[in-house]
Amino acid sequence: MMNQHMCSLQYIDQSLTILIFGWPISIAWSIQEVRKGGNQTVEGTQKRRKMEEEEGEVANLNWTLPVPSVQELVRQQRPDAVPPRYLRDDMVMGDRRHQESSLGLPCIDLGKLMDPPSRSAELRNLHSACHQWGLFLLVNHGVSDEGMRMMKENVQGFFELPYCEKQKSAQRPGSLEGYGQAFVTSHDQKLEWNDMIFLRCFPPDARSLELWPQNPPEFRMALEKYSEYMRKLVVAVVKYIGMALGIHQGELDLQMRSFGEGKCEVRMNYYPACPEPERAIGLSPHADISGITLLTECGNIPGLQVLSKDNRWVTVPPVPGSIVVNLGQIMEVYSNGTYRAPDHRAVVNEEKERVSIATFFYPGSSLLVGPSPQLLAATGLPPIYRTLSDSEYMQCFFNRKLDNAVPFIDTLKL
Ligand SMILES: O=C(O)CCC(=O)C(=O)O
Ligand SMILES: [Fe+2]
Repeated sequence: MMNQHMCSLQYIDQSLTILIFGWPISIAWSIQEVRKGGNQTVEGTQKRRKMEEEEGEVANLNWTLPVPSVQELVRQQRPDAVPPRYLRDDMVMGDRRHQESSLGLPCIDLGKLMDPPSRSAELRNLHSACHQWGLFLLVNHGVSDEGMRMMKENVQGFFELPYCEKQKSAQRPGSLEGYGQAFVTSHDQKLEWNDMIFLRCFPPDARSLELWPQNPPEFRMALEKYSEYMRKLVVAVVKYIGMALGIHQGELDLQMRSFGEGKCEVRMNYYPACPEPERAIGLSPHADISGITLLTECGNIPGLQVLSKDNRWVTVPPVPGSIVVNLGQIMEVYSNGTYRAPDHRAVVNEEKERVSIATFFYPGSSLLVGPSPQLLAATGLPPIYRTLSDSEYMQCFFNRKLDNAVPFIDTLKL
């Protein structure tokens, strides 16, 4: 089913702007998804994993080569130049000249969306944000300050732990879940200036609790609460994005319910300070294959950049109290191309490490991945994209041809 060659090609071809991280995870996920009887206890997940190993499925996905932690590299060696394996002069230098300030990036107020007198004006802003950028800052989102603070502190606290402690949550062979780096499939592959811990949160039986850190002691509780807050928030975000698109009643309810029941995966990123930030990349350009991604900055260090419609890299400023909403490709398909799943990337800096939390949401299997029927009926426009089940969507993602630079979403076009 899996093909190593395919993975490495996909990864090293920087001209492809796809979700570098999310797709193999989703493959691993789809295998987990068909497992019956998994439960969320440590024993349950271990048993499930053993079953997978016995059936040989994990071996097929065993394409992640362990690589050194960038944080440890910086901590121990204090390099004054970027080591060759991280040098990305090919992609960074040219692009950096086109970086722009954040002027013009949309900011949406959830409070205004919820309040009938201000709703229609804010829905117009939301429509324009999704159409022009596919990314916006969300303020007044209603997530408790305490929940946000706890999560940020615990994520930062986790990365500050000694390496051997973090290794207790290390990725296991055949899976990207856990502490490590984005997948690496060849020894000469260029690496990103990033360490991460990736954990599945919903549905609850998808959790690999043995990988959930027990240190800091409140980490698990913080993640559990945070993912629950984010899940509630994404349902509201989906509702208003649907309304901005002109969706109503039955289909809107279905869309909201589907996101409420769907997959939620959290990737916590650590980007150490870099001696030559112009020559390395924190996270390569990609568009998320999720439905919606909610991104939280743990400090006020900028690093996220989004590609504008006219191909400029624009820095997304860390605004205290805000959450970045980033549309994934499922939403671009759903909107029949009206809304964008923008390419984005993370750059690094010389002064200070940066920590971010990306939470990916996928609609549940009750909803097909395809253009909205209501939208098609209302506009009278033909569908641009095919309609697929969620598992077919993922199959298309990893089965697509990699011998040309066609973006993944274009392979779904009719
Ligand atoms: O760190 C960031 O700001 C970007 C994270 C991201 O795009 C991802 O994890 O998919
Ligand atoms: Fe992303």
